[in-house]
Amino acid sequence: MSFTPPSDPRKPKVVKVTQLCELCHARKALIKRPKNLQKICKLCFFHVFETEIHNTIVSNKLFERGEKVAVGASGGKDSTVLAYILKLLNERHDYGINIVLLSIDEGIVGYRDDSLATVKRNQIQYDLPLEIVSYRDLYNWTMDEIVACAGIRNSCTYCGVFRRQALDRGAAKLGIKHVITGHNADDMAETVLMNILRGDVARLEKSTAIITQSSGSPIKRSKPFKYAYQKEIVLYAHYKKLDYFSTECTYAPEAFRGTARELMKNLEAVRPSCILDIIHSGENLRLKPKRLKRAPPPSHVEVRSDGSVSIQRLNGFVDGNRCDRCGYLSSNKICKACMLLEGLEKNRAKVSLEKDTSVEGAARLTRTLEKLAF
Ligand SMILES: Nc1ncnc2c1ncn2[C@@H]1O[C@H](COP(=O)(O)OP(=O)(O)OP(=O)(O)O)[C@@H](O)[C@H]1O
Repeated sequence: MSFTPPSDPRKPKVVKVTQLCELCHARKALIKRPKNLQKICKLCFFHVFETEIHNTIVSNKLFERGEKVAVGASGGKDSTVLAYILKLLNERHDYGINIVLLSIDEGIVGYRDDSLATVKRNQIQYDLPLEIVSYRDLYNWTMDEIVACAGIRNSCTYCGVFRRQALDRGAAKLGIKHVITGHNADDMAETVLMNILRGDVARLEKSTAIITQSSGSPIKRSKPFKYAYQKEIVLYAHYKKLDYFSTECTYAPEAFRGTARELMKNLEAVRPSCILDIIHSGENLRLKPKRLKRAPPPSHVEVRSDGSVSIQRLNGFVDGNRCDRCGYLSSNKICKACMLLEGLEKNRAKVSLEKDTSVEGAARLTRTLEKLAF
């Protein structure tokens, strides 16, 4: 079978169609919907796209009246359209939610600083409050420093772990218990494919959930764009003339995700519905029930003021517990972010040691060794 190379999703394809819109039969069709190849006019496209997002929100009961919701705002196409559309639907359908933009500054010069400038403009355009939390403040490292120290190969691992925690911490700071992100149908189908190809059954089970929440965590996450095609999000942003940042991250995307993405794009070119089909397959997979390990009786249960629970067992830690070092929720004694930070600190010490040795010789090396505490 020969595959057609994928087109660049960031460049919306405007199809010249000379017939009338298949929905209103009144205006000229301007767009061929990537999702179902329907030829429709601009206004009908806005209407169907917004209605589908509204239906996803309502049928999954994503929001409660009076709820404060943080939109993870990166300045990219997905989260910009998400912030715009959520504000619009909140007003149109009276969800009664309070929307805040929450941005994480990972410290990537020439990428995140520019995209944050976009978020700051969006804040004014959409008249929404904005909170920015930085890796520098939380971890005393920027992604640029991490890559300089640990190399580019695992940059997505560091960034993913730190960003997840940073979004939670930012939300907690604002008293918000619901973070929504712009993950779209393409992202979700890619994740399902990746987990199948890696045989990662534990992740496969969770990969199609629209709402996720770690046990014990007061903060839930949801993905209102779960069924929205990336190409349609780009078309929407294009025709609505939204102000978004379209440069890819300076650091290479996770290698295997890149391969899954390429595979998805090739499949989509042959069969556009395959993105939704993969998500539906993931949703309907019935996995063999896990054999539960019998846990020892809890030795101490503490319910905190934020509603989370700490269960300390005699022989270890479980979900709902807190990291011994930073106090963040963790199912291990030390959370993933602190483990990564420990590795980085050791590496930083090694790097500075190597630099010092070559520059100033043995006396400096002895002094540095005395200061090191591994
Ligand atoms: N620095 C950040 N600050 C806040 N939220 C973020 C940040 N990076 C990513 N997110 C959230 O996670 C979602 C998925 O992020 P991902 O890195 O996959 O980017 P993306 O698919 O290019 O999305 P976008 O177009 O919104 O940048 C984003 O839509 C956004 O909601």
